[in-house]
Amino acid sequence: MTQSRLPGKFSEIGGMYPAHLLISQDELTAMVQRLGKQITEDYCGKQILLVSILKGSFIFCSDLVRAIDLPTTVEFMACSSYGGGTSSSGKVKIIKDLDCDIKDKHVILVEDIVDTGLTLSKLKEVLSLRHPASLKICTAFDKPVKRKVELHPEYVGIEVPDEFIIGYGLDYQNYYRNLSEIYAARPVEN
Ligand SMILES: O=P(O)(O)OC[C@H]1O[C@H](OP(=O)(O)OP(=O)(O)O)[C@H](O)[C@@H]1O
Ligand SMILES: Nc1nc2[nH]cnc2c(=O)[nH]1
Repeated sequence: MTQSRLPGKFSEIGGMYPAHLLISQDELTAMVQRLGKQITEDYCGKQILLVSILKGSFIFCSDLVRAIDLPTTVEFMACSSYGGGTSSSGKVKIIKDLDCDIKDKHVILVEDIVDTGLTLSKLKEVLSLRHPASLKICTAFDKPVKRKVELHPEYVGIEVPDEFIIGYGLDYQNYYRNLSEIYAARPVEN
């Protein structure tokens, strides 16, 4: 089988394909359980609001919320800065804002990945003006080598190398979100 004829959800898209397994399903499960336990301990006795940043975090957030043993609500926001490619445009746009008031709430922003940090630093700035009781960040993956702004998420699942990763909600051109593990996306060699 050549690289360009991979079957089903592993098929080549736009000259890229899931070339190299980086993080297995078992590692993802362990990561989610660890973060859920930590959040449950840190917010003991409180109610929390998870804000899932679409689209990438929808799978992570759906696993994380079930690993948290606290009264928890979930809301959604959508941002865009990548425009379908593998590098940030640097321009963060809020495409969908929250439908609820976050004043006096304990808010945790749930992301799939922090890369340059531009998306989350913009979101933190916007949401802090709404006076939440607290505002923290929980990210499944962190790529600190690509950081362009100072940003230190309070909860980090797994640190990843300088690779464009796909799977478990993360896309290339909106595909590959349905891969159950994390892969490094690489160009197909002819
Ligand atoms: O730290 P940064 O360099 O800002 O990158 C992180 C952002 O990039 C991805 O979103 P993307 O714009 O690809 O949208 P998506 O979640 O809809 O795929 C990811 O979900 C983060 O929101
Ligand atoms: N799919 C995907 N989206 C990103 N957004 C910022 N970094 C990445 C990455 O490595 N993979």
